[in-house]
Amino acid sequence: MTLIRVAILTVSDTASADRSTDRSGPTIRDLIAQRISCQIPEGHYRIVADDVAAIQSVVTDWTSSNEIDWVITTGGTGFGMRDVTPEAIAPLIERPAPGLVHLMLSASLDKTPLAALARPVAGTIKKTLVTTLPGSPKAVTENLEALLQGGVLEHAIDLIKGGSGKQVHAALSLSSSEVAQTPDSSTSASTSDSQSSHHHHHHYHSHSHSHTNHSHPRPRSQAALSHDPSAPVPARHRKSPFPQITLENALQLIRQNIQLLPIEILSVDYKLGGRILAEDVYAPQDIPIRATTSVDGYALRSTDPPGTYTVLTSSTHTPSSPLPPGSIFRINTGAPLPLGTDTVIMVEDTELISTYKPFPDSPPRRRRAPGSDVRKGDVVRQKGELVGRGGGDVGVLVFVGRKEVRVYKKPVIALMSTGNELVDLHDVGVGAGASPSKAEEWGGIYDTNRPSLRAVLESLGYEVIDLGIVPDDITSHLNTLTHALHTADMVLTTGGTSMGPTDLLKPIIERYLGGTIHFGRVGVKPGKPTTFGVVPVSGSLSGSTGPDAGTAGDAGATGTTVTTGVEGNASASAGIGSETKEAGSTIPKPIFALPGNPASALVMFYVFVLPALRRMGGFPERLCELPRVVVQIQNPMPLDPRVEFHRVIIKSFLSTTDTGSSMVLKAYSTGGQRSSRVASLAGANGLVVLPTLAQAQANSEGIKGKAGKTRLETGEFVEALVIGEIEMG
Ligand SMILES: Nc1nc2c(c(=O)[nH]1)N[C@H]1C(S)=C(S)[C@@H](COP(=O)(O)OP(=O)(O)OC[C@H]3O[C@@H](n4cnc5c(N)ncnc54)[C@H](O)[C@@H]3O)O[C@H]1N2
Ligand code: MOO
Repeated sequence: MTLIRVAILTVSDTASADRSTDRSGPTIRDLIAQRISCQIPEGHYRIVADDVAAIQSVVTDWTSSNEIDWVITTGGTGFGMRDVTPEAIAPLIERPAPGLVHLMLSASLDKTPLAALARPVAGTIKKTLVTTLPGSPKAVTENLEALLQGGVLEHAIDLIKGGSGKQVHAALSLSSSEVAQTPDSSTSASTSDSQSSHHHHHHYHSHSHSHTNHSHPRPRSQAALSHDPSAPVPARHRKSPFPQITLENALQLIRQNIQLLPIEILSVDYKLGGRILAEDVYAPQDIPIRATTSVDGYALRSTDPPGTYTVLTSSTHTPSSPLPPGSIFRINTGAPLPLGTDTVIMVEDTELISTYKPFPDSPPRRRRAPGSDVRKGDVVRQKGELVGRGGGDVGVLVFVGRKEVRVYKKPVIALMSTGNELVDLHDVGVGAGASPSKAEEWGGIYDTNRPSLRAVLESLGYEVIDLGIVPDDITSHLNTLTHALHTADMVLTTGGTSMGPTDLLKPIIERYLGGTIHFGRVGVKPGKPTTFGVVPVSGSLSGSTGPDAGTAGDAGATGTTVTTGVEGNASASAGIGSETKEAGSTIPKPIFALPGNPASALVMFYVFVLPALRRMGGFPERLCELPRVVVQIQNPMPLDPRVEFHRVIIKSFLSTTDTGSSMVLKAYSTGGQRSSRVASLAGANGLVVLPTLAQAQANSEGIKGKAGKTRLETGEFVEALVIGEIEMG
């Protein structure tokens, strides 16, 4: 789908008097930016009062320009006497779209009967679609979600622009068959037959970087729920009801179902690194504000001839009064020039008599003119940009005098390991009884995932609520997960994702927490049973960082107990947290249930969880997934039916040939790649993305000696995700 050009019109007497009260306009802007490929051209987000003429003037202007595909209005559609948006828009509409009105109304009526009082209109004016949304941000979200689901909106705009709709139909029908039947990796985006533009080698990549033109995977049907864990073991499914989807579809489902967190205001200091700006930052004044010297020396007038001068200093002269003729003023780098002076002579040029001979018309020298570093009103950093950890970004905000800045909230993660066999390394041999440690009884499975995931999360600046090890029973899982969902923005678990009777994560998310599992199996290695779901939770997002947020090991003590469905209710409950529920105010919170094998858990963190965290924290699309580079492998790497992430150490070498020098990134395998071998990640700074057997064989078809390819050979070029700093070779 090509870029959709959107215009947003907020209709409100209050917001037109004070822009800062407009919350619906920004809600629309943020939601569409997350959900579709769109652009709001300059000047196409406006606010007008509840006035028919004012609304008509803006909408007519936008719809006659041929520059806008979709006009979204918010406000003025209710029963109030000032509500006139339908009266303004309806006469302009050339082709009404009652189906869209029905879609919006039914979405709202699902939430409240009061929606019956909404009076939306929709339709086309010339080649522009116009929809009128209600005024409250909550209702705006419901209505927009309805319009954006299932490709309805894209299809409408494609047709208005003269398309046949084929592309959208194709994408939609492909996706539904894919989700229903899902052959392994068969629809994964392009296998590589392309040439890298930077490296003149054939290289493999198993992922398309353009996020356009993909199929739209959808959650699988609720008819095929995961097994009922309260039923007897022999009754469990013998085949996973979760289709194995492709890596690319899994990433797309995450993109579609992860919501941006709210904005908060933070003090500008060293802790800001890693945040995304939620505003443009302007310089409030010139810097330097007055002319200053860029050297240590003496300030004088550029018309002063060489000669002998009296040296004045701050103890003998006030710089705010004009410097008397025949004198110069001692000044240090960065200090403002005293009144009447415009140039500076360096101390090295003055002994007894200066060698410096200024001409009467010589330009001012060694002087930082006002505004020569930053001009008042310059945008020094823009909304959506990362405040990097390198120091320069925090530096520039402080330099221009910004004390506080609006940034997106950084998600707080509740982390837990699951499994009766696990023991916390530090509990071994301590505590009550201290007799044979659990580790010895159970063959010594130390809980590796929690410390390793916590290490990477905290090194990236995320706050972690460590909920410890959760035993394999439904009540413990429910209590801890409920607590986690209430206190954090994202829940991250490991273990219990596959087909064993104690693999509880999927059934608990679906059957007890009323969540939707967007995927439960992916064609990747390691990490096949990786699960991503969303659970509706009542309450506010910002609660997660408050003083009540859980701390290490408090799950058992303070975890909220759930009363719904603990007995094994076979139908999904309607979400959790009803005790604090305001009607309809639920937040969809993501859960990633990673496989228990330690290498699988960590690799899946980099591939799926980190991009989701970045998305929640406002990272721009292009920065959410880890960067990829092309590497030359230094060991043969066997291929698998799934896309495999082979752990490597990437080193950079200078390679000199007849035609010049260039840098080559070489990738060295870390050895055995079994999912349980976390050592495969020790020292690793990259994950080589190996194509599937089928992709590699299709690529090598017809190439002599390459038929039936089952591994990549030393010297071949392939893409790798960068997970750590690249070493110099
Ligand atoms: N019948 C099938 N069995 C399995 C399948 C399958 O498709 N059908 N998939 C396999 C794959 S692939 C993976 S990966 C694992 C995933 O297993 P679970 O997520 O259910 O994890 P567990 O069974 O709880 O544990 C697996 C393994 O990892 C150890 N483990 C778990 N947590 C930790 C931890 N925090 N620290 C260290 N080690 C941990 C655990 O003791 C097990 O050895 O399933 C396959 N099975
Ligand atoms: O997919 Mo599992 O992580 O290979 O062992």
